[in-house]
Amino acid sequence: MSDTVETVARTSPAAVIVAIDGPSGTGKSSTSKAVAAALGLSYLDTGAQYRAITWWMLGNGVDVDDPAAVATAAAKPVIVSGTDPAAPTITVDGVDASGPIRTQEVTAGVSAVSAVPEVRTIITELQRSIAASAEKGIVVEGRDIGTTVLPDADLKIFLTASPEARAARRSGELKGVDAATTREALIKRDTADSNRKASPLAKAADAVEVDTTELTLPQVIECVVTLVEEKRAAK
Ligand SMILES: Nc1ncnc2c1ncn2[C@@H]1O[C@H](COP(=O)(O)OP(=O)(O)OP(=O)(O)O)[C@@H](O)[C@H]1O
Ligand SMILES: Nc1ccn([C@@H]2O[C@H](COP(=O)(O)O)[C@@H](O)[C@H]2O)c(=O)n1
Repeated sequence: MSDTVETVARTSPAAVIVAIDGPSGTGKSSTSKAVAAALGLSYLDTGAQYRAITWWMLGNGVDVDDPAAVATAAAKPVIVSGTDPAAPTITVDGVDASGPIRTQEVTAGVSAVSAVPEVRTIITELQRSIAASAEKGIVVEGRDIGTTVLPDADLKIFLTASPEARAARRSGELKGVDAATTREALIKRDTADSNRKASPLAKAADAVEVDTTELTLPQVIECVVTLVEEKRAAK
């Protein structure tokens, strides 16, 4: 029996598992949190976990561009994710990392760290155990949730949006950074995430693709809530 089959078998039969993947800035976090809150589900931000391990590497003198050094250190930090969609948390060795993991330094280093197979093995196992313990079900967002982490998820969504729309959204958050610079940084990270060998950013064959370019956030949330409710009704 595979890890994934065991994971699903341990989850209550009524629990619904939702995988939301897509490139940077497509609205995965905003949508996943709101959908989980609306439906009483847990929420897991897997990007925050890769950011957390990257933050630990940077703070502990590990060269994030040296895959062998990253692999050797990968099991050292203890990462804990809180899954309440109203107040998601992330700690590293018991320290709140929610602020530091959003710095430009971490954003610039995270694709290199997340490409290391030893890192992915540890984080994937953590993600599966969190999903298995979510009694009512969970919305898990990332890059490889539908393809690798939870291939038996009840519903898989792949969010997309044009690079221009994504850059405009991110520039609204990053005061003082122009849209062109933001667009280039997004494309660079997506290219690295899509082209790595280990579990790249990809749409699962059975995922529903939602192009959010022309949709407001409430419209995307409504669309995904409807899809989850349909799956729940059919369970
Ligand atoms: N449909 C939308 N219309 C307008 N703004 C949106 C939409 N969806 C998300 N946003 C905004 O875009 C920004 C990025 O959204 P969010 O963080 O949810 O994306 P993400 O896919 O999780 O990004 P990343 O992978 O980089 O973490 C946020 O400021 C969010 O409020
Ligand atoms: N399932 C995942 C999720 C994320 N990553 C890597 O983490 C980076 C940060 O993700 P954000 O969602 O916080 O922007 C992302 O660029 C990937 O390198 C991943 O590999 N797999």
